[in-house]
Amino acid sequence: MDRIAIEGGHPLFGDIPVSGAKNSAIKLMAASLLTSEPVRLTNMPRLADTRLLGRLLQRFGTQIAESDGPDGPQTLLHTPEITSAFAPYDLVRQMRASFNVLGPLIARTGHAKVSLPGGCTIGARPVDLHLKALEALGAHIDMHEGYVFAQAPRGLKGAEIEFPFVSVGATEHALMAAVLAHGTTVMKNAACEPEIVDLAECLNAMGAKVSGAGTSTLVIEGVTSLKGADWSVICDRIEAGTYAVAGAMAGGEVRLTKVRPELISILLDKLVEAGCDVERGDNTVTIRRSGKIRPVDVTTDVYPGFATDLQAQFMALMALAEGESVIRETIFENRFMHVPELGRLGADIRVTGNEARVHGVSELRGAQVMATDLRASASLVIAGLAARGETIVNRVYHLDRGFENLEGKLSACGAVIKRLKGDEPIMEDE
Ligand SMILES: CC(=O)N[C@H]1[C@@H](OP(=O)(O)OP(=O)(O)OC[C@H]2O[C@@H](n3ccc(=O)[nH]c3=O)[C@H](O)[C@@H]2O)O[C@H](CO)[C@@H](O)[C@@H]1O
Ligand SMILES: C=C(OP(=O)(O)O)C(=O)O
Repeated sequence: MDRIAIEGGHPLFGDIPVSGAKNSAIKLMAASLLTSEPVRLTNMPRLADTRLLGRLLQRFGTQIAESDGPDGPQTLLHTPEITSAFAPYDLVRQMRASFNVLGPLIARTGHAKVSLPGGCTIGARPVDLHLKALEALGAHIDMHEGYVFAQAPRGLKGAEIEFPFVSVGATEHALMAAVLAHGTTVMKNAACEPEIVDLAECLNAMGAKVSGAGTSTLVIEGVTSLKGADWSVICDRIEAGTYAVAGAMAGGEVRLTKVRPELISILLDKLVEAGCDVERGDNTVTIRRSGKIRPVDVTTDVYPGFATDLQAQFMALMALAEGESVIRETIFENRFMHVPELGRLGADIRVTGNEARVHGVSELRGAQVMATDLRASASLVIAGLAARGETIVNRVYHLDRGFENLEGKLSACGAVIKRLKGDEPIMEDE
């Protein structure tokens, strides 16, 4: 299993180009199942998750061609016919969003058998809202032996769906199913994340009739078929935010390019409170820090609140603040797994329920740590950049799910970071 070695203490100076968003790309790939025509996705991130979803789509009959286009990496997805509507456990367990193929498969073929999903173990993460929404749209759902069996032989029909609380995945899932339903669907208490707007706009480019994306009420007028489209994946606000925090933590001056600053506005405000200079351009953000880090409290929330996917990274920064900060996690019930690992680097963090009290320390010291999930892994890399000595992050396959060329992007800014392949031994002094 690969590891990442970081020699801390080098400030970052340079540009970091932000890739297309993992959390949008994988939903857009699933949406390509809704048409028999080709869908070309540009600004595609090349990640373990997009590769894995590609393998799953190939099982359904999707032809996939990756290439480098004028705007960078692109993927052409073409499913002339769904040859199988079966998503096996072995593929779906590795990534939660792969469950979102269920809706498009039923919408296109009237039936599907999809394994219950896996993904980052940051909470129980049931799929009850997904299934209730699909049932409201007329799908008949049965579950046995870890599989969801769905049937809608006469097609899905528009419905009113009111979510009891906000779910990104369930909103996207119901949206993908409703675009080909007979009649109108109104979705209330829908998620407003930018990735949902990206999905809705791509579906509209394919001929769907979706309005209200980016607000809590979505209205979808079903159409009988969708066509192909060219779509550029929205920038990855979580990757952007992660490098913004890395710049703040390591010090120096980092300029993010190919980014939409308004998508990480709350994070940038928090970085200013923490003592950074932040300059927002049209498609760039520059983060500078030379002084002390000030403690800042953060509570995660649905968009446009502070993203749960940036909580671990921000906590790493607060570990070096001058004073105490309180970080509350309100979206997932088990998203503090980075705390003991940050502790190995010398961080002083106490967790009670969904609240972490971070007592800033004057320095972190390099150590071996274990990546436990995707964003937790990023927090350990960020902490390693500022720690004295060498930090080794084990189990980096988590990072590879969501960060394209992480070592390359950070090295280009002066970080001393490298990947240790497989079981390459680490020479430890006694
Ligand atoms: C691939 C992807 O886009 N992942 C993102 C997506 O995950 P995901 O779509 O899984 O997150 P949700 O918004 O659905 O989850 C929010 C909360 O609702 C709960 N829940 C969700 C669905 C359901 O049927 N029942 C239920 O109880 C979850 O356990 C969680 O506590 O949004 C999260 C919240 O912004 C992000 O952290 C993830 O990075
Ligand atoms: C939690 C995440 O991913 P997933 O929903 O795929 O587990 C994430 O992107 O931070």
